Amino acid sequence: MTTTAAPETTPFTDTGVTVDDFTEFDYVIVGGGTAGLTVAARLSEDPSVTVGVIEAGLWRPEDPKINLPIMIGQTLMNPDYDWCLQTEPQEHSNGRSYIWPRGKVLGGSSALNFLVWQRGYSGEYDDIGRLGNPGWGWDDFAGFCRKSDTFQPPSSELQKANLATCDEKVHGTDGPIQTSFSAWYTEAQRPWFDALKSLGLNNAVDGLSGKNTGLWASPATVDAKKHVRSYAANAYFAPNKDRKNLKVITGANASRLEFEKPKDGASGDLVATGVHFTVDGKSHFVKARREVVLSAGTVKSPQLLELSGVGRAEVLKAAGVEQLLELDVGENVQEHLYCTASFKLAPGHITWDKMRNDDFAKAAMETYHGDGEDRGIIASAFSGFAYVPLKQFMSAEEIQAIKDGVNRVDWSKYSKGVQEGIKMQLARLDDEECPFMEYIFAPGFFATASPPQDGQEYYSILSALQQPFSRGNIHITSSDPTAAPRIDPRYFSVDADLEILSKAVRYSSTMAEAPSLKDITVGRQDPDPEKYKTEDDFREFTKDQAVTEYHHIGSCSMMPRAKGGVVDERLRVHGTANVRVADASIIPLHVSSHIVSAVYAVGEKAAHMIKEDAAAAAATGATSGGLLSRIANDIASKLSL
Ligand SMILES: Cc1cc2nc3c(=O)[nH]c(=O)nc-3n(C[C@H](O)[C@H](O)[C@H](O)COP(=O)(O)OP(=O)(O)OC[C@H]3O[C@@H](n4cnc5c(N)ncnc54)[C@H](O)[C@@H]3O)c2cc1C
Repeated sequence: MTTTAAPETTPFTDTGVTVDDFTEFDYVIVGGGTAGLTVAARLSEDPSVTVGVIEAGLWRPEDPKINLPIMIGQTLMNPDYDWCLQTEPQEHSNGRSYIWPRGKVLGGSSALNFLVWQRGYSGEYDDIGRLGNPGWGWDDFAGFCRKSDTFQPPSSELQKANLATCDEKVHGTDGPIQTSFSAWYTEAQRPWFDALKSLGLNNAVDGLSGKNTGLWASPATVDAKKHVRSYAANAYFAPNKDRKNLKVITGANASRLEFEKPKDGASGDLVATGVHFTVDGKSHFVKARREVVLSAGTVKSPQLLELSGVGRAEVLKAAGVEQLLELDVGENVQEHLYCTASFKLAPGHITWDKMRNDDFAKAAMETYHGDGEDRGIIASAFSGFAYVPLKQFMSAEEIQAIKDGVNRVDWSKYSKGVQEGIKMQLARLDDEECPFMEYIFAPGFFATASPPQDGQEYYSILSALQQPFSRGNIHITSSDPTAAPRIDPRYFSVDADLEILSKAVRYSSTMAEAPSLKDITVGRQDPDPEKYKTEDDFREFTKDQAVTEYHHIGSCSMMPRAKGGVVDERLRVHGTANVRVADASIIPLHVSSHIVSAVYAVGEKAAHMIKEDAAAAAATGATSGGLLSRIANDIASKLSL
């Protein structure tokens, strides 16, 4: 019986695993995405343990929409690849419902993402540690991040011409994910960098060093030798697919965890015995001898916990699910939002817009598939970035008004962890090394407000809010696992977020008017200069045009239970003996970065801790309760002790 009977419109490959082979493992991982495949690959390095992964999507190793760098964005809102989620209408964003793409394919969102490879500011990770998570400061994080990648350094000519500078020792040398600098640059990007320099920004030598303020060219998750996307499925899964102790079942939907219910009146941690899942509408159960690891992402990991009876009483009651454990599941959701200004370029520049021309696109494809070393525009990725503190585009009085506004919010309604996080964010306003805003230089038209004009080349400047104060939530509304949860990020519910983002968008025009960039800019298309002039106009534009940067975090926050945390610093769900969460949902406070590197690091660290705990359990024997004794017994039985 195969597991991949879903209607297919794009190529996929069967992993060869059937429900009959998928009955019992030491570790059951829910979600074969970014973190899930990382955990699976690392745990299955030990041939004495067995690992089973449940993935709802299919494996698409030969799919150009995933593999070709230029194809970013082509898979979004296509159900062959994407869960196609949407938020509730957002009260503070003119009632708009935002799309929330999330990967539904082997490799998860790493198969859909825009390839940007960054890390953020060191102080942000130290704050995550200070929230009550020892072992999660910058030094720990950077170590696990290096473990996940192999950096392919750029040539010196490329570095010189495009400011693609780097400090090689910051990067990994033998991790599965391949990272490199873009293979192609528009000539319009260097003038943008020059404009930023004229506005007082410095060139950061390596934005991945933990100091990311300034302008810099960013690496991407592109394998410079094969010229394709490097992501969880081809880096962590494909090389290990023949391991006898690793089985990945695709086209399989996990519906809930099964817990041994505590005996009447007894206290103690809940023990998960396995996971219920469906394939082609039929129900199955897989037993977990040691642990269940939830890696279903920021939307689906909290959904699965709630469907299993772990969450807030009022949420579970309303959804008709019996509560087993009270936890702040689905709260503290944070997200980067971005908003785009587009500018018409003077004739003579080549950008991604040229790909709309059939002849150009055909020739570009021939270059990509040809024998030459240069793969051209098809192998290119976003590369121009700037991270700036608020003072770059706001006065001291305006920054004080932001602080006052945030302090006026009644934070007492939120958990202690959220309150602490907000204080940390406010302190960051006085840290000149901590960026609040990201600017991305897109080599082409990237706006949402109006369509591009035929034959016109553009550049776009994306302003992305990096330290959002608004907190949202994700909760089930029904006990049906096929029903999407209710996603309410509560965008701009703290007005400071709107104030900051709208002022940042306005500042894009200051960049376009600065030396060098001015010489090649014909004019702004969006926001329409005739319509959007005042600060209030820009606030309206931002409410109407902001979109997700796809960096949702926080719904299973890693913090002590008393602070509203869902998992502890070893990623164990509070109150359970053998359930961990390892994915973007555990990140409790946002970082100024694209976050896939952080998620791989979460996966790497999770696997490391699981191995450590198993070894400790084996060493202490079967005397301790819960998880430790289960693991020790299991190891002992394998060794025939
Ligand atoms: C469109 C897009 C662009 C992005 N661009 C960038 C970028 O350029 N750079 C960057 O750093 N970050 C980017 N990100 C963010 C980054 O890719 C994600 O944060 C990260 O990949 C999330 O990893 P994860 O392990 O938490 O979840 P995912 O990688 O999404 O994995 C979750 C997996 O669980 C599976 N799953 C969920 N529920 C079930 C279930 N019930 N049963 C079975 N399987 C299930 C899913 O199908 C999926 O494969 C982007 C994200 C998106 C969506």
